Amino acid sequence: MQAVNQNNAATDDSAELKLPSDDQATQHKFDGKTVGHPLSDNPKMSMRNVNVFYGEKQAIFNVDLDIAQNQVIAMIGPSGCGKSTFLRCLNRMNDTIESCSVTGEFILDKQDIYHPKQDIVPLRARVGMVFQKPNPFPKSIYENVAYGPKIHGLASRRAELDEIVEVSLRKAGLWEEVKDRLHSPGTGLSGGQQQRLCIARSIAVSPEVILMDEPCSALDPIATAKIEELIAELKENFTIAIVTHSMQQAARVSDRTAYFHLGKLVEVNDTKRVFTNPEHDLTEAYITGRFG
Ligand SMILES: Nc1ncnc2c1ncn2[C@@H]1O[C@H](COP(=O)(O)OP(=O)(O)OP(=O)(O)O)[C@@H](O)[C@H]1O
Repeated sequence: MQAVNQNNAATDDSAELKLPSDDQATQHKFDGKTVGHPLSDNPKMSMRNVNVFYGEKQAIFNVDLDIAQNQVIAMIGPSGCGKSTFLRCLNRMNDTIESCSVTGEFILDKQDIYHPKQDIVPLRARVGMVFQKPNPFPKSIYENVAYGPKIHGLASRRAELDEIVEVSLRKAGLWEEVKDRLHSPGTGLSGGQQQRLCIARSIAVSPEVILMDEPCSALDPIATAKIEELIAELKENFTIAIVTHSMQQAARVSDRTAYFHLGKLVEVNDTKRVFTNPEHDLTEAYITGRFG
C-alpha cells in the first residue's frame, strides 16, 4: 500500500519516508552477543563485562574484548557509538571526567589496571595515548621527547637521554627531518610532523600499548600516509589500538577490527574478514555505507 502525502497525492517518495531506516530495521536483530572473535589466544589486554556511564547515560554496554599482543586493532562505528569512550578506559583517561563511571575488568598482562592501588602515572607510561589533534608541549622538539623519560627517571646521564630522544624520533620516522633543529619549538613543525613528534613522545617512555584516537583526522593525505606506514612499523614493538572514522584506514593498518554500534560491540574479526565478509548485518550496513 502506498502512503499518502499531505495533499492526498500518493507518491513513491512518501512511501519510502514511512519505512524504518536500515539502521532501525537492523538494530532489532542485535541480541547483545558480539559475533566473530572478540577474544584472543595471545592477549596483551583483556576487558570483560565493561559498562561505562556518563551520569545516568550509559555509553558502553557489557563489552568483552581482548587486544592481542603486537597487533593493531581498529575500533570503528558510527559517530557516538562509544569507540573513544572505550579507548579512553584502556589507560584510565576517563578518570578525568567527573561524571564518568566505569565498571568491569581491565587486565594488562594479568594486572588489574583499575585496582585501587594502581598508580595512574606508570599506567599511562605503559599505555600511551596519541590524540586526534597533535598536542606538542610548548617546548623544543628535544624537550618534548625528553620530558617523559626525565620524569620517569629513565635516564641518569645526558648521553642516555640524548639516545632515547634520537631512538624515539627515529622510530617515529621524524629524526631525519628534525635532527638539525632539535632545539626549535615543537609547535613550529607541520601538523603531520607534530603528530609524529607526539608519537615519539609516547614511544620515549617505552610503552607496551599505544592508543590512538583518530590520529590522522587533522592531517592531509601525505601526512596520513606517513602515520599509517609508521603504525605498521610500530606494531613490531608495541600493541596498538586505533579509533578511526576511516574504514579505508582501518582496512589498511589493522589486523583486527571491532565494530561498535550504540555502545555495544557488535562484531570483532580479522580486518579482512570484516571488510569482505562481515558476519553481522549491522556491520555490513555500516561498511557498505548504509548508515553512519
Ligand atoms: N564527557 C562526556 N560527557 C557526557 N557524555 C559523553 C561524554 N563523552 C562522550 N559522551 C557520550 O557518550 C557516547 C559515546 O561517545 P564517544 O565520544 O565515545 O563516541 P565515538 O564513537 O567515539 O564518537 P565520535 O566518532 O563522534 O567521536 C555519546 O552519546 C556521547 O555523547
